[in-house]
Amino acid sequence: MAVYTRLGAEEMAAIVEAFDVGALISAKGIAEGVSNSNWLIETQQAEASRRFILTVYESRTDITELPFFLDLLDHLAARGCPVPRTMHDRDGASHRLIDTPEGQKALALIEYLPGVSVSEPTVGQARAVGAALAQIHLASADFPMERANSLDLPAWQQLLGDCGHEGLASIDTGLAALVERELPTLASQWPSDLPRGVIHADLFTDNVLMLGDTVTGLIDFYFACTDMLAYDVAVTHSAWCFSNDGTRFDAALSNALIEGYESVRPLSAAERAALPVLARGAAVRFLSTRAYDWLNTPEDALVTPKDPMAFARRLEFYADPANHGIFGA
Ligand SMILES: Nc1ncnc2c1ncn2[C@@H]1O[C@H](COP(=O)(O)OP(=O)(O)O)[C@@H](O)[C@H]1O
Ligand SMILES: N[C@@H](CCOP(=O)(O)O)C(=O)O
Repeated sequence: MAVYTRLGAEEMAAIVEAFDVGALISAKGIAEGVSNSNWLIETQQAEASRRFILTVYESRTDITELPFFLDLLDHLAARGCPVPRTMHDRDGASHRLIDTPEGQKALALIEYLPGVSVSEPTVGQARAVGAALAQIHLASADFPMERANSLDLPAWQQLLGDCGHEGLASIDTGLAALVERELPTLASQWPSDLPRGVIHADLFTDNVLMLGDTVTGLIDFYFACTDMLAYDVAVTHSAWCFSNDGTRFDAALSNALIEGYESVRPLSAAERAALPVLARGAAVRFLSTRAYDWLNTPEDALVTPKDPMAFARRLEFYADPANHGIFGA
């Protein structure tokens, strides 16, 4: 579940009243998600009923970074990308602060977008997601803010180092050896001269809303940052082109995702050549946070940690030279 902050009816009505979006009709906690607290809000304004997502940011989101994330949504939405707009309050602010028993927290009211997250994507959906990813890469080219990627190669090294040889071995007997082989390879081969821009950096199926083959919403931009655009393609590839547990690669989804991306933004020869190593990096990125959470989440926590081995299997796949041709010549 993901409603960590308790808000009474009066508090909720006062929060909504600070925005010019009509009177509060209902507020329902949203079970999906792990990082922040979310509610589906319904209001009545004149004759119209309206829907929004209220997000209260919990400790994993740094409040000082909210202007980057929220201004980015408005920037992309203004350029026709399928991302939610942020509602600005009566003073024009994109987020507000509230006092809670756990201290001061920030909140934002975001446009509700229709659609559902797919669990078993089709080829048509993979193509559409590739195209939507390229669309945000192009549309953010003139976004004026920058944010460093806080989950870059040094951060993966740190997280996996914190897990320790023993910790990794307790997850799986082969995991420490895999990590000790991959980290130096990535450090020596990680590209530094590819086109950069704003990337989503976490475009998993649960962060894409779809109706049929149409992308109706790209959400959860809270890992967005400035990095190599092709790395975002690799992240999305690792998320969309395998069975959940990482045991089965789907070549048709892979081809469709890359084709969809290139229908909007063709990859350069250098970007294409770098995709195998970028995909290995993407697999290590999710392996590192999952392994860390696996070892450090208390047993009575509200969230169940995600399986690190699902990304260890992807890593083995991407590292195998027999599979480097999946991204084309
Ligand atoms: N703009 C939106 N429109 C519709 N549903 C949304 C929107 N934003 C979030 N949601 C819903 O809330 C859930 C959790 O949001 P998300 O941002 O992924 O949370 P977290 O950062 O905690 O993972 C999503 O799975 C989706 O069901
Ligand atoms: N996509 C990541 C986890 C990040 O969680 P999110 O709910 O904020 O997208 C993973 O699968 O490890």
